[in-house]
Amino acid sequence: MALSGRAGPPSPRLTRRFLFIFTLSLSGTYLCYSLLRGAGGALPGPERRCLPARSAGAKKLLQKSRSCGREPGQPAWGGPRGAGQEAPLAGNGSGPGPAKLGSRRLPQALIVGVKKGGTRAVLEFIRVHPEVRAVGTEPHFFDRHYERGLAWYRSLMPRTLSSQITMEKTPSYFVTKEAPRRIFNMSRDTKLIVVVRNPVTRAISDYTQTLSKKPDIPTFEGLSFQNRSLGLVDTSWNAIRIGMYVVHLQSWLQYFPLSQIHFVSGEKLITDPAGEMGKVQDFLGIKRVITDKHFYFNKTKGFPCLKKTESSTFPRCLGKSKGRTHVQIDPEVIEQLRDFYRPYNIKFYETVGQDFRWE
Ligand SMILES: Nc1ncnc2c1ncn2[C@@H]1O[C@H](COP(=O)(O)OS(=O)(=O)O)[C@@H](OP(=O)(O)O)[C@H]1O
Repeated sequence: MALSGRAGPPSPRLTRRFLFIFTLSLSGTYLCYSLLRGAGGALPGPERRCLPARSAGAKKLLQKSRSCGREPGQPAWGGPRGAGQEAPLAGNGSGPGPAKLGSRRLPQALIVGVKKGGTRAVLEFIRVHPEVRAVGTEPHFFDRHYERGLAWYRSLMPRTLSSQITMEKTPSYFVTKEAPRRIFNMSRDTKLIVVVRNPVTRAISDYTQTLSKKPDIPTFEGLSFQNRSLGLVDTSWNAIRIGMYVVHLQSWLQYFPLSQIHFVSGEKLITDPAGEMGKVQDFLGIKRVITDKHFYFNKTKGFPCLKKTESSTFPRCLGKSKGRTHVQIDPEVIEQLRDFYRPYNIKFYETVGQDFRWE
């Protein structure tokens, strides 16, 4: 009878099928749970806290993640960096301190140049000062991202108390025609810092950096001259053009008085970091807190390093891309470039009232 068959106990075949489906769905649920847990996705609690940045990608993610307590543009220290990314020593504002105190303000002081002059060193040294807070990465607002507006720019800044100075550094500003006017329009009181270095060494440093990213570029000699036997230097090549400091300075002097621009010697920054940083602090109108006691000479690196940073009590040197071994250049080419830069250098010394002794 069909009816009695339905009401009776399930057949062993039906039981096996039920057990099979049940086990399958249980495994599926467990698999989903494990995946979510591994990705740190849906789980509340400690699994979602910040992981150390192990790659450039991870670092970018950390920068964006507000839940990690980092300010925008304040990457964590450590881990390899991708091409073009800089190596801030300390995530100023990223430490366990009162990250939510103060407000984001437009910078009152900028390190505007020059590329390969020692700008990273100045920024990392000055941000040790308790009255200074700085953006770790280069915002490139006044050259590349100006159309994004001041509100966007301000959102990149760390929170500061009213007694603190907000700073950023973007070395390409110095050679950007529109930068002086744009910065003046933001605030005519902006203090400007320019780290300058022997233009020939600077050009070689610049070329060494480019070569490390693009090994197929022509030789330094080939790029430097339009006609080498005639001693005709190619001023359209950026690595050469940037070093004509006095030319670029003219655009800045149309908007800012010389008293509002401070020049740091890139050479002295290496031989006497405390001395150069003392002058920077005076220029910014803050107490000389950063002194000899903050530096030690690291023999392996061959450069002065910080005994401790703003967010760490451990000694820190700048990253591998700072203080590279330069490409060997024919001494005759160096001599030709020295001759080329001499009149520009002399005019520059006269204009700023400082002799940088690049002979
Ligand atoms: N303390 C310390 N440690 C390491 N490096 C130091 C330091 N002080 C100054 N320098 C010099 O800084 C040069 C790099 O300059 P920048 O930071 O301006 O480069 S960049 O434009 O931001 O790429 C870098 O240039 P290279 O030596 O050619 O690599 C250094 O000479």
